[in-house]
Amino acid sequence: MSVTAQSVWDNCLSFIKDNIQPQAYKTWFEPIMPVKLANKALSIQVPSKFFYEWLEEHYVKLLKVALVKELGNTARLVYIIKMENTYGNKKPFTEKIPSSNRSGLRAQEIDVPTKNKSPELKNPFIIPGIRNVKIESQLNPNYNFDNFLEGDSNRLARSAGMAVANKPGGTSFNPLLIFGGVGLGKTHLAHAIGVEIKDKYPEKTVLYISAEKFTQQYIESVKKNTRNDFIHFYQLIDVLIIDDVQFFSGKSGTQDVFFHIFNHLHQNGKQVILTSDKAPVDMQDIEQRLLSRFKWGLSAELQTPDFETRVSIVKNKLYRDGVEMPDDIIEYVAKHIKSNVRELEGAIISLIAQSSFNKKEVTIELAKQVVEKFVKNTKREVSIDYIQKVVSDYFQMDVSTLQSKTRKRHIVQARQLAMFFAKKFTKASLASIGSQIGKRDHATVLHACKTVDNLSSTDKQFRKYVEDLTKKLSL
Ligand SMILES: Nc1ncnc2c1ncn2[C@@H]1O[C@H](COP(=O)(O)OP(=O)(O)OP(=O)(O)O)[C@@H](O)[C@H]1O
Repeated sequence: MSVTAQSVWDNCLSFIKDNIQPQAYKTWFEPIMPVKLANKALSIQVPSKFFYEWLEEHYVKLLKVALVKELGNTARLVYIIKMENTYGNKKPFTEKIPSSNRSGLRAQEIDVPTKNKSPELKNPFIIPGIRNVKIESQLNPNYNFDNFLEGDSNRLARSAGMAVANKPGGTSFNPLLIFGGVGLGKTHLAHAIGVEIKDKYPEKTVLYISAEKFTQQYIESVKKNTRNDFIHFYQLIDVLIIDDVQFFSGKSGTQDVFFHIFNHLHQNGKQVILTSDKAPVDMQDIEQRLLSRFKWGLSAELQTPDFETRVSIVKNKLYRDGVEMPDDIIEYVAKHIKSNVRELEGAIISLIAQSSFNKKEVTIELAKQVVEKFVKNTKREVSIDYIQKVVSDYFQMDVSTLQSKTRKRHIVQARQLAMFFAKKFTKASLASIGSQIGKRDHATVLHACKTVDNLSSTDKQFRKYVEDLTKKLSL
């Protein structure tokens, strides 16, 4: 029997089918058509660029295994994208893209717009004294200034970022602290600054790292007795970008080591860029000396984008994905999803996905369904401050009373409820919850959570408190 694109693909499909969920198979693999087989290169047609990116992001390993099984180690995969979501008079058109090299399914050396995941930081510690070490910047080139759209909500932060990128360490924005709510582009902007610096000054050592990873590395270095190497490594960097510094809250060892690194970099004219989900004045459990340094440069806020900016963000995303969509639909989505750009993008992706798979045209009806589901499924992120406020209001007391040391029963209960909900609705550690709610330790929080659990099953009135507060906090 001769080997054809169809026969190779059919065999791949039966292997893939056995290895993923039926729904995922239906959604992502049934719509694919094998088109051509030439020199161990299988061309498959996918319905949109988004579809291709999704396959590359989530299924490329599986595709590789399946294809290598069929065609051997030199197997290659080429995507042919058939743009079906075109509107107006435009005819559908196709575009050929080879699978990324990431998969090992090598095709021609063409620049493929793959979503680069930062590779793991390889052995971050080096021996002090050896300077010409190559440090992987961990930057994501997909987050750049070109696709970080400007609006009133981000003008200050974006311009300051540009200024820093033009002259790292040479402006008064040092450190540059970018702060703002969830999903408003802090990480994107921080990467964009780093990417721009790397473009302009390739010889500069730039490092992007999340505060969480920095903390893990630090803990590891203490365990391995390599704290000095850790410090030396960070002192070699020209542009240090630390994402989500609020994570340092309550971690005095990490704060201390960061303080020393910061001072060294700052004194030597190196640039520090930080992001945080809150302004320095609202940061809890960060040492005063560090907070005061955060304020040395510029703290620039990212606010929620206005309607026009949301529309531009969506249009830009669609343009980059090679998808067209009528303006009224874009405006509908931008009007209803306001507070978080990630959610806005999520809704658009979901809309493109729905229309690709079900071969449906994107209509207002479909947009309504997606937005509705999306908004419903998105749990509002609540902060510990907000929980304390809601609980205090409910029991008609001040937050300071709730946090006080008093042992009066109704105040203790309110405090325990606040701790219980902080555990339930936030990702904060027990220690961090304790320190934010009346400076207690983690054991007190654990005890509070157990007490609330016990009382809810034995005390009817108490159960009512829990139910009422759950409703209020889930609204
Ligand atoms: N002005 C903008 N232009 C284009 N895309 C944006 C803009 N702002 C945010 N985004 C996009 O929104 C998504 C969320 O942004 P990002 O991850 O940077 O937010 P964040 O503030 O770091 O969120 P978190 O608080 O969860 O860490 C990203 O895909 C980003 O590209």
